[in-house]
Amino acid sequence: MKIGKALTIAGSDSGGGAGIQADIKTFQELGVYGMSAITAVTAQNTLGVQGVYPMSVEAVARQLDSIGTDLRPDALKTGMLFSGELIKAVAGKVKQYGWQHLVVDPVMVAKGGSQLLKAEAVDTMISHLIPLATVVTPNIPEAEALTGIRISSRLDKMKAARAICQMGARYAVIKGGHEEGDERQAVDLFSDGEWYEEYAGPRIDTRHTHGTGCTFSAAIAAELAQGKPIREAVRIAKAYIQAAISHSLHIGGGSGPTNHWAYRLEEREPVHE
Ligand SMILES: Nc1ncnc2c1ncn2[C@@H]1O[C@H](COP(=O)(O)OP(=O)(O)O)[C@@H](O)[C@H]1O
Ligand SMILES: Cc1ncc(COP(=O)(O)O)c(N)n1
Repeated sequence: MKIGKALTIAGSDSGGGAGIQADIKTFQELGVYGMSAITAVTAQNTLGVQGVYPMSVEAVARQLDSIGTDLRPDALKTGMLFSGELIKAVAGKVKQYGWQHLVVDPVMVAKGGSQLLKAEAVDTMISHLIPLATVVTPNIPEAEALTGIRISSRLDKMKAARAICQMGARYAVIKGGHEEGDERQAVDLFSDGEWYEEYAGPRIDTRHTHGTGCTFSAAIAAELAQGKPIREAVRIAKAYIQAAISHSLHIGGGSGPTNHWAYRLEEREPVHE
């Protein structure tokens, strides 16, 4: 049997709920071999981000060379990239090694408000990375920052998705976790820029959502690494994050992490709420 291999290029979360740690856990749970290139180390827990320590361009490039000259990922995702110079380095390596099936999670701000991408780096993300993406997965504030479109309706989400596809991405998913006004459902809008499809699930009333976006994009990458078509990958990722939030972990004093092994438990024996 072919072994699917997935790579995450992202920041480390010492608290284990987001970033590289969330991605590797997700890869493992979904049955692919996980690899990582660390762009920044964060001192972080459920209460917030206490420190951000970016890696040098050289350190990131060398990690990607080590992977590119030996292991060959079947799919990859990016998360926290911190600066324009790191975005350019990552985009250059993706092109150099011809890596396909790139999921770009345009991480900008942590849920507690800490900046994980310099504001001036947004333009570099648009010009250098998004054109290489199979799919871009912004939350609503990130979609607004990328497109300049203020999102307060389904139509606005459609416009933002189209704008991201016009930047050169094959597909966009505008995630609905931050959407105001729908207390019953969390609805993600998927598009290729021309047609649209919604992936909806019951909205769970919890503050323990640390790492939801990282986990969702990692799950898409894991499924792409196993050769799934994009819509199937997004459908599975939505089910995976739904389970992970339904059984999120009440650990630490703040916003707790999602439960990366919940999907596996639900598959074995349905958990009744
Ligand atoms: N309270 C919630 N209940 C159910 N699903 C949620 C909830 N919050 C977020 N999600 C889902 O989690 C995924 C990540 O969304 P979101 O929280 O918007 O991203 P981010 O972590 O990047 O801010 C999406 O699939 C979204 O629909
Ligand atoms: C290192 C790192 N990367 C990303 C996030 C975003 O987390 P979320 O998935 O909750 O938006 C984070 N808090 N820390």
